[in-house]
Amino acid sequence: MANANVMPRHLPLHLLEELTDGFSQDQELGSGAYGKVYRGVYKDGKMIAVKILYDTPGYDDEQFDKEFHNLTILQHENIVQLVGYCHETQRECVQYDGRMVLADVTKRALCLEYMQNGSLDKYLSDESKGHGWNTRYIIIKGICNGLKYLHEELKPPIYHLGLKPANVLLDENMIPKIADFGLSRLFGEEKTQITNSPIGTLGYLPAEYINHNIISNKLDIFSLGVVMIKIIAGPKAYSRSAEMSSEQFIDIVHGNWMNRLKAISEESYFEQVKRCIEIALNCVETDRQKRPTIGNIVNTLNETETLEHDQAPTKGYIINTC
Ligand SMILES: Nc1ncnc2c1ncn2[C@@H]1O[C@H](COP(=O)(O)OP(=O)(O)OP(=O)(O)O)[C@@H](O)[C@H]1O
Repeated sequence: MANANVMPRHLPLHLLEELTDGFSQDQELGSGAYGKVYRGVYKDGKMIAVKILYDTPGYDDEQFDKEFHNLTILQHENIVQLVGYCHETQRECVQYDGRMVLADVTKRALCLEYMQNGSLDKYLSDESKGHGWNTRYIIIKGICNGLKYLHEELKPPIYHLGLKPANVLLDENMIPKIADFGLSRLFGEEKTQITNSPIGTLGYLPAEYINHNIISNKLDIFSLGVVMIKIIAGPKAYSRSAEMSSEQFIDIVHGNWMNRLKAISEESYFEQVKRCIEIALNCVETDRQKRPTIGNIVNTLNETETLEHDQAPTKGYIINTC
């Protein structure tokens, strides 16, 4: 369910310290380029994720404000929700040039809804093992719906620019939410831009960015394609796909899924699997004009759901988590 207009609250540092047991190692959930993430637990058992941003030169207040602002306007069931923030400056005794001095230290934190199952990168596996097709499809569809909201439902749109499995979080029902908007940008009229500031993670970035620093909505679509390929066929699948023709890749991956689905009498998903592999490969086309828009992708996915119902009307659409 979408979190309708939840305004993030200011949470004082002393409260965040209390919730995270003094930012203890036991409560650490992970760390990224911009900060460390801790589990915060309220007395009633309710949990939040507290991302303490590093005090990095260059990560100034303007950037904090931008990320904060971008996060506050986002309200969608497939986008991680900002529930609170902290921005406090205090005098602390720090070492400087071999001496102890008093300095102003600013603590900045973004507090997010807690995502029980952590990030998607932990769950990637090839066709033969791990989560079944239904769960993988639910994850793909959720990411696509989240991206459609960012690109086509927001005015002006937001481009994420850092989409990868580590930035997709999963709730207790494996529903995905896109996270980490530190690199994201609001795009006005000019929807394609040349940038000088580095973005993204190699392996998820298209050639037009690597060679010419071009950013557009099609950068996110490329990253989405890589993420989809990895969801469907495992963490090494994108490099596998680059070593063969699209037809060969589709044949192999689809063939493996058909074997797995046949064994559990779920032949009705054959076509949906094939269409998802095709979409993913379209997204990673070198020529960005050939990549679909997120609106096209969601429409195609919706069609595959009708297909599946037509083929197996009595089966329904069951979400399993195996
Ligand atoms: N809301 C959340 N709920 C639960 N776990 C979270 C949440 N946010 C982040 N995490 C955990 O903390 C880890 C670090 O997150 P973070 O967003 O700081 O970095 P990243 O996305 O892994 O890397 P980078 O910022 O460099 O792209 C995640 O991989 C995830 O395991």
